[in-house]
Amino acid sequence: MRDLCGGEKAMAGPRPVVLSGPSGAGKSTLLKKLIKEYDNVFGFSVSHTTRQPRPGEENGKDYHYVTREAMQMAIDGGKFVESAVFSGNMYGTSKAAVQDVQAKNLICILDIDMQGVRNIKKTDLNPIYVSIQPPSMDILEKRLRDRKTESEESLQKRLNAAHVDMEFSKEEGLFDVVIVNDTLEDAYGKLKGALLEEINQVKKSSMSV
Ligand SMILES: Nc1nc2c(ncn2[C@@H]2O[C@H](COP(=O)(O)OP(=O)(O)O)[C@@H](O)[C@H]2O)c(=O)[nH]1
Ligand SMILES: Nc1ncnc2c1ncn2[C@@H]1O[C@H](COP(=O)(O)OP(=O)(O)O)[C@@H](O)[C@H]1O
Repeated sequence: MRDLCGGEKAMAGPRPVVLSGPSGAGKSTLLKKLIKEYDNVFGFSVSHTTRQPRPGEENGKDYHYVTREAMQMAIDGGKFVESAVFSGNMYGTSKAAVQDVQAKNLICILDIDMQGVRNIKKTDLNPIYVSIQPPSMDILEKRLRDRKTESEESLQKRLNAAHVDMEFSKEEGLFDVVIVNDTLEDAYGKLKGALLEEINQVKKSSMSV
């Protein structure tokens, strides 16, 4: 086991939540809904990335947008819990991103790809692993095209990765919950249901202080 804080034990508190699944499956949509409804329960782990910000995305809120050099230096300096290359860009969860949320006694939500899932499994973070899956490849492609954030090249890379991801999510014991995001309200209801125990625990502990 690799300790999250370089030797110290991870801070006691609510269990983090990992959301993973193909690009376009609806992870950001679902997690934004969750944080909006329960802003005093959940906090987002803001990852670092070398990809360009999309219109509407904010530095420090959606991601920390950094250069490859800066990111590699921080990784080499041991500042990251995990990192991965996805579709030609670097992504990673810094220790600070997780600690910032946990220090507020909130449930830390990580939106990470499947390499991230594998690497987080080697740490002592002990999150609940949730896989968000699209109803079909065709629907995934339509949603990604309609989102209008990707070039044709980037879209094809995401669809290729999605094939692998959809197989990966079937691996026994990897995810605690697999949610198919068909209608948004149903998927959101299932996500809330899966996290209800943790939500109630955080609500209870924040009432007692
Ligand atoms: N391993 C890892 N993956 C990440 C991290 N942040 C984002 N990702 C994943 O990188 C992929 C691409 O993310 P993004 O460029 O925002 O595209 P989108 O998922 O299509 O909105 C997604 O699968 C994310 O879950 C991170 O810190 N670590
Ligand atoms: N259940 C759904 N039905 C229809 N469209 C959806 C649904 N969930 C998400 N979307 C849309 O699909 C696109 C991809 O969702 P997004 O949350 O960006 O995925 P991810 O974060 O997994 O890449 C977005 O344009 C979003 O508005």
